[in-house]
Amino acid sequence: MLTAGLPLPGQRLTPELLPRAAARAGLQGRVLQRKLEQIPAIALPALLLLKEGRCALLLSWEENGDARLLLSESDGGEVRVKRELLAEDYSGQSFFAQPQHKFDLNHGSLIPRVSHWFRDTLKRSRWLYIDAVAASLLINLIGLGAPLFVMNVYDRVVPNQAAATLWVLAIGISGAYLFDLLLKTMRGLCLDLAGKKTDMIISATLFERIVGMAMKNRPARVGSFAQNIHEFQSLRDFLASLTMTSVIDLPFTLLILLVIGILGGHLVWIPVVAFVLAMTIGWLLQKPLVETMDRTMALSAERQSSLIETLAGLDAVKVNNAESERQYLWEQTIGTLGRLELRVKMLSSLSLNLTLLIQQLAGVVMIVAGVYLIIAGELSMGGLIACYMLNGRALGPMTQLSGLITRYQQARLTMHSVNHMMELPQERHEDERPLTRQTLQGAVEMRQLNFTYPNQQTPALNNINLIVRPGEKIGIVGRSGSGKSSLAKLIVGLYQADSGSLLIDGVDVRQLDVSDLRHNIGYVPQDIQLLAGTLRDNLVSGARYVEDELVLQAAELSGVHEFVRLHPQGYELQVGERGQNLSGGQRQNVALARALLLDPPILLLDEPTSSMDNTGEERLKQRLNAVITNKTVLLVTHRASMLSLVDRLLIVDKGQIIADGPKDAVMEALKKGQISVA
Ligand SMILES: Nc1ncnc2c1ncn2[C@@H]1O[C@H](COP(=O)(O)OP(=O)(O)OP(=O)(O)O)[C@@H](O)[C@H]1O
Repeated sequence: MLTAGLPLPGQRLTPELLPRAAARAGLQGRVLQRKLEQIPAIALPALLLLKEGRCALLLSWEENGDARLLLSESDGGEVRVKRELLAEDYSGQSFFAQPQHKFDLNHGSLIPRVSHWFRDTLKRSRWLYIDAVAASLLINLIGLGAPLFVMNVYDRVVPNQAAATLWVLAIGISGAYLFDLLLKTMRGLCLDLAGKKTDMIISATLFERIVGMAMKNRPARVGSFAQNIHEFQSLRDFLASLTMTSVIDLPFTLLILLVIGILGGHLVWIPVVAFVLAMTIGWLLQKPLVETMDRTMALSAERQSSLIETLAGLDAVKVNNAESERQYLWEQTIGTLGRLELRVKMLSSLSLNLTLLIQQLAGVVMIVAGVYLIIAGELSMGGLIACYMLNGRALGPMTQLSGLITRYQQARLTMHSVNHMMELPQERHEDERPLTRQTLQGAVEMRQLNFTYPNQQTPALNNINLIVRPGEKIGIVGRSGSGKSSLAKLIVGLYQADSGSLLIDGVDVRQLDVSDLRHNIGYVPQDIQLLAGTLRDNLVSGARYVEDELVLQAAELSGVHEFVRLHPQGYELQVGERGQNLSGGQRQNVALARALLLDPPILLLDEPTSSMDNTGEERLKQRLNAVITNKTVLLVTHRASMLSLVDRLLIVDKGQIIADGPKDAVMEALKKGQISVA
């Protein structure tokens, strides 16, 4: 099974194919060149590749330096071999592997991660940008060729009727233009590549920050958040080739001005004044432009939110007859947005058109002033034409710059929101080294634990003290909104306590790696959200390395197999967005299967049968009974029948545990009215 489908040369597994075969066993690993003495005990077991295509599994080093081995040709027993003897047979290469489930965000990605998203990302493409700047330098130098060519033709070739010189110049300038074409193509390619690279790195980093964010900072409105991510497009545009070209071109304006100064003397003041004038206009129009853009962005986010919420809650909109209400809200938003967008367009085209006008007027002034200089004998005819052409070239980037200002402002606003997203507090902190606990015993303890949801006044959990021993089966009951689900969410690490502590196996949960924690907890949330894809995708989500046999076992236990068995598509059944193609009860079956898949020591079930019928629930209870023997079970439920699974009962009210004890005793006290639920 490990080698099935691999391109095996001569039916033998080669070192190159080892990682691929290992991946099928849920391992990730690499073949490395290592001397025997460079293989530390901590990296064991490792597969040593021996000479003549043989191999041996190095289990450990003995104190005297001997190796404990499993040899490929032996019948499975362990052997001890002296290090020197092993060294003679060892090819120098070993295969080191570790379980794939140690989910490491920075591992195995094709896209590098950066510490400062913008600066470092640009830095990664610096050579591409340097190449583009170098190409720009040459392109701009070639750009000086045309005016100089025309000037020489007017001043030297025409008066002397020097046809030979004309041809030399023409061939020269044509050659330069061909080179120019090559350079421009190269520059475009460099900038496109840099843009693509930047885009990929920022997008990947952004997504990583989003999925890694602490739940406490989850955006209040998904739609506006998604819109902000979408706005990232404008930053991408800003960094895209055309814009960057004009930024690169700008410094060369100085060079062109220098040439105008050399050829036309005081004529250089005309483009200088035009430039200052255009910049002043651009600067004056900035304030209203930024204000309008700011409002436009906020309103686009609002529009997106409204759209997403309406789509997601279409049933509710319809059954409540709220269509016209939503329609009105929508029309109001797009109406205002349309007006604002028009204003942004007007302001930016006003800025562009005024800049163009200044450029054209500068040309006229240049000709008029130039003619006076020619009359005074201070400038040649060719000189004037060259200056006129150079004036156009110098002021060209200025027009682009005015368009750039709009884009820059858009990009700046986007930068601001991307920055905010990049700084979202994360679940994992890079500077913290959490404890690695592959398997937990299942003890849970809460000490004076308090928790309030963000932006809420009343605490969801108030001074909770609880000790759960490994293997205990506890039912948690209480009125709606009493804090039962919140208790579960804290245990699974979705939220952190504001004060007090939560210990798992005697260790503060903040010291444990969240993926280890969740690996050890099978959690069925109250509100089950499946991901679009096949049923199988959902069953093995986050644990794709699990063998089919175990998947089937979990499916049978949870009751998934019961409804899949009869379906023509079987486990390839598409569950639809958020699992909407399945019934509520079926979704619960799927979530339960996923929770049981890795055989975790802790089961945290938040009303796992609330949407099931009595028969389904009864069958599930029987199957669960068989597997929970050694597990710690915390079962939140409103159904009395489910309590047969537990032997201890907690009653939660207003965020506090008001009763805790053996199930029968607590039930009895409840009946007698000794426990009062406010
Ligand atoms: N994401 C949230 N943001 C803000 N407040 C929340 C959030 N989730 C729950 N709450 C509040 O916390 C309190 C406890 O909610 P919790 O979901 O833990 O109750 P519960 O006992 O599980 O209720 P139910 O039996 O209805 O599921 C409630 O007052 C609720 O309004």
